[in-house]
Amino acid sequence: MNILVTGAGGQLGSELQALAKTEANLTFHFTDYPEVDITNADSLGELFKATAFAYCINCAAYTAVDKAEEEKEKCDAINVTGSQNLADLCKAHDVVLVHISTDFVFNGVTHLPLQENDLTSPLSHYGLSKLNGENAIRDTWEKHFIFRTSWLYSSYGANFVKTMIRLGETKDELSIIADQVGTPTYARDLAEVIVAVIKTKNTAYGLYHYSNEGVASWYDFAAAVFEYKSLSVVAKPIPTEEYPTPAKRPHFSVMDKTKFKKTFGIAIPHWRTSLKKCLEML
Ligand SMILES: NC(=O)C1=CN([C@@H]2O[C@H](COP(=O)(O)OP(=O)(O)OC[C@H]3O[C@@H](n4cnc5c(N)ncnc54)[C@H](OP(=O)(O)O)[C@@H]3O)[C@@H](O)[C@H]2O)C=CC1
Ligand SMILES: Cc1cn([C@H]2C[C@H](O)[C@@H](COP(=O)(O)OP(=O)(O)O[C@H]3O[C@@H](C)C(=O)[C@@H](O)[C@H]3O)O2)c(=O)[nH]c1=O
Repeated sequence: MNILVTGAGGQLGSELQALAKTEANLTFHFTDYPEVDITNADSLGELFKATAFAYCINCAAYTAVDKAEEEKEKCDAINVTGSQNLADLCKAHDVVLVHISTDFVFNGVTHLPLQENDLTSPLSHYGLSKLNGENAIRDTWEKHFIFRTSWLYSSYGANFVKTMIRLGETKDELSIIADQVGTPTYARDLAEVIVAVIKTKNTAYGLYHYSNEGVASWYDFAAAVFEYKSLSVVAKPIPTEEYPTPAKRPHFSVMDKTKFKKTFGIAIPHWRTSLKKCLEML
């Protein structure tokens, strides 16, 4: 079974590449920018013509949340037009599209875990572009899985965990926002979910919330990294106002994963368990 992976050099794509080594029955075609650019419909079209893919896993995205506020066109080209291009080609060639979205589609004013059909109202341009990307796929091609996930980290690429380790090794004290609450997710766990769904040829297409289990603030997350890495840096909890950023982020974006668990029957690890696993890989 041929599987196209776009944006394969990012965190999630790299985890899929690592997993692929143990999946002899799946033929992955890993691609990344600039060789395969999801904003270029013509060259993508050639790729889809050359190989009969059963699945396309779109790991390509614009993920620089703050920079997106000033690079709106670039962000939209990748997160909206790129998603539309893939949906069009998947429809034309009958390919199942697996796409990833974000907790940042929500504004975070609630304190109840967010369900798939809860109202979306992004606070940032990145969040808006990801929502528009979801809608483009949903409106174009029925055979899709969209997994909304949150706070991804991995031993590959750049992420909050690696930033905390780097800063924690050089600073005595770090101020970390404690009033933004969500759930960290190990990209390896999400990669395993995607492979499991593909291997079982599951056809329960649609939108699913998937993160690790549990709840954390960025402060809790950083404090856990410092504890597990035995770093002596002091984490100081601060309110959002004391760490101004160009993009607004939701105060609460914990997602309800009931639909995912009922549909796929896949157990979800707690974020602390997965964080320890990832730190062992680093
Ligand atoms: N990171 C996070 O915390 C979260 C991420 N998500 C979503 O999960 C998915 C995977 O995220 P993650 O692995 O962290 O993302 P990364 O930013 O690590 O990787 C994105 C990849 O896409 C590539 N890319 C950028 N532009 C294009 C393009 N035009 N054509 C093809 N590839 C391109 C990047 O290449 P290059 O490096 O050269 O730009 C990079 O390899 C994304 O959809 C993201 O929105 C959801 C929630 C949380
Ligand atoms: C570095 C640093 C960050 N922070 C805060 C800022 C921010 O609110 C929070 C996380 O910062 P980051 O910029 O690392 O992470 P951020 O880019 O906001 O992470 C988001 O990325 C996108 C792609 C998603 O889809 C989201 O799910 C989420 O993972 O931590 C501190 O409070 N202190 C610090 O020293």
